[in-house]
Order: sequence, then C-alpha cells, then structure tokens
Amino acid sequence: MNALSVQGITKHYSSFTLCDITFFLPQGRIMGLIGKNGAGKTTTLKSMLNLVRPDSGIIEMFGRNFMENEEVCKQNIGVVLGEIDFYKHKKLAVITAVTKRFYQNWDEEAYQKYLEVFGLDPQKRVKELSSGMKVKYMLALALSHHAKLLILDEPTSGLDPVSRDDLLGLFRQLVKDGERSILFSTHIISDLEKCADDITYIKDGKLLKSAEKSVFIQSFQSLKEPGEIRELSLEEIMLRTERRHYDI
Ligand SMILES: Nc1ncnc2c1ncn2[C@@H]1O[C@H](COP(=O)(O)OP(=O)(O)OP(=O)(O)O)[C@@H](O)[C@H]1O
Repeated sequence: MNALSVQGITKHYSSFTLCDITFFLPQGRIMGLIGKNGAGKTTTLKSMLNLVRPDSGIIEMFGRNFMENEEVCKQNIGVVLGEIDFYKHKKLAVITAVTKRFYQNWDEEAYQKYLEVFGLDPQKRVKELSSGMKVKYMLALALSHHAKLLILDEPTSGLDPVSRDDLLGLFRQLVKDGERSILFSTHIISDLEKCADDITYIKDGKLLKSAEKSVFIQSFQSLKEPGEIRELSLEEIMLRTERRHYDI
C-alpha cells in the first residue's frame, strides 16, 4: 500500500507555478525530494498538507483522501517543516504537554524512551537546543504518537556530518519494520546516497522524475559526455541538469 499518493498538485503564486506534481511513496520506504533553491520543494510539502491551499490535485495518505479526512490523517503523520521558532523560550516539557493533547494515540512511554535515546532534557528550553537536537525533539514528538508517515523539510540542513549521519541512520532504523515511511527534502546529495530508496526531483516547479533510486540514476545516463564510461553519480546528474552558462 502507498503511505502517500500525490497526484497532479498544482499551485500558482504570482511569479511561480508548481505544476502537476505526481509521485507515490510506498510503505516502509524513504523518499528524498530534491531540486535547487526555489524549485518548489517546500511548496509541494505545504500544498500536500493543505498549509497552502493547492489549486488542484489529489493527496491520499494510507488510501484516505487527505483534504476530506484531514484530522484523521494528521493523527498518523509527523511533520517537521523548518525550526520551532515561535516557542523559543518554552521548555520542551511545556510544548510536549500542549502537543500531546492533540493526539488520541499519544504514547507517554514511547515519548520517554525517545527523550532518553536522543539525549533530550525536557527541562531545556528550545533556544538552548542545537539544530540537531531540535530535529530530534520534533521527531520524538512525531514518533510518540506513532506517526506512520514522516514529512520533513530539510531535516539535515545545518547539521554537522556526524549528526547528519546519525540522523540518517535513525531514518533507516525507523523504516526497518516496514510500517513507517519518510519523505524528506534535502540539498545534500550524500543524504540520498546513504538513505533514500526513492528520489523525486523537481525542477522549476515541474516534476522531472520520481523513481526508485537505481532506476532514477539510470534514467539520467544520457547526460554522459562522449567517452565517459562510468555511471554518473547523483551529484553529477543534478549538476548537469541544472548547469547554467553565464555570458557576462
Ligand atoms: N507565499 C508565497 N507567495 C508567493 N510566492 C511564494 C510563496 N512561497 C513560495 N513562493 C515562491 O515559490 C517558489 C518556490 O519556493 P519553495 O520554497 O517551494 O522552493 P524550495 O524548492 O523549497 O526552495 P529552497 O530549497 O530554497 O528551500 C519560489 O520562487 C518562492 O519565491
């Protein structure tokens, strides 16, 4: 079953259009959403979640239409879009107390376990956390209501290589039992090499390709130059696809 199905999302802004984005994320898999700055990654995630209202498109989570079943679907997803910036002065314990009231299946035991595993002190204030700890705290909240689908906007940006590796390892652990799925946007191509099963690539608001990683890589091999024998890496694929020539 697909954890997530996105079909034909379109969103018009005055100077940008996200056009007809379609992709599917099966259960138990990790999908990386890539594209350069301004390509439309965040707009895709926000439109999917009805945080900005898409002009058209159908979003299903676990077979349910998201727009028609928003409250039920939200019980099963964990969303991390940007940093927690409006609760900076609040203690984690206070944010958690407010958050858990929204979730019918809040699991206090699981929450305590994640605090311990992630080394988070509930008496700390948000402003006292490092970027990596903030992401981990948001994940702890998501996992404590047993979210089956995690939607994360650039969760690894701002993390040092060790913390990044640590987080990507955690992502792999989370999907291991086949119950959870993760969709995350990133600029860091090595994240995808380590962690993603599937890749969705958006360029200038349009879907360039969404496929299983090796199929994705294969489909861009026509970008090779004459005489090149080895397979192009993900980084080379993206650089060659986006390459510009400046005539100054
Ligand atoms: N609320 C808004 N009103 C008008 N235009 C917007 C709005 N939000 C985003 N845009 C425009 O939509 C385009 C895509 O932005 P988006 O944030 O989705 O890109 P992105 O791929 O997530 O970029 P980045 O990697 O830099 O985060 C940009 O041109 C941006 O200026």
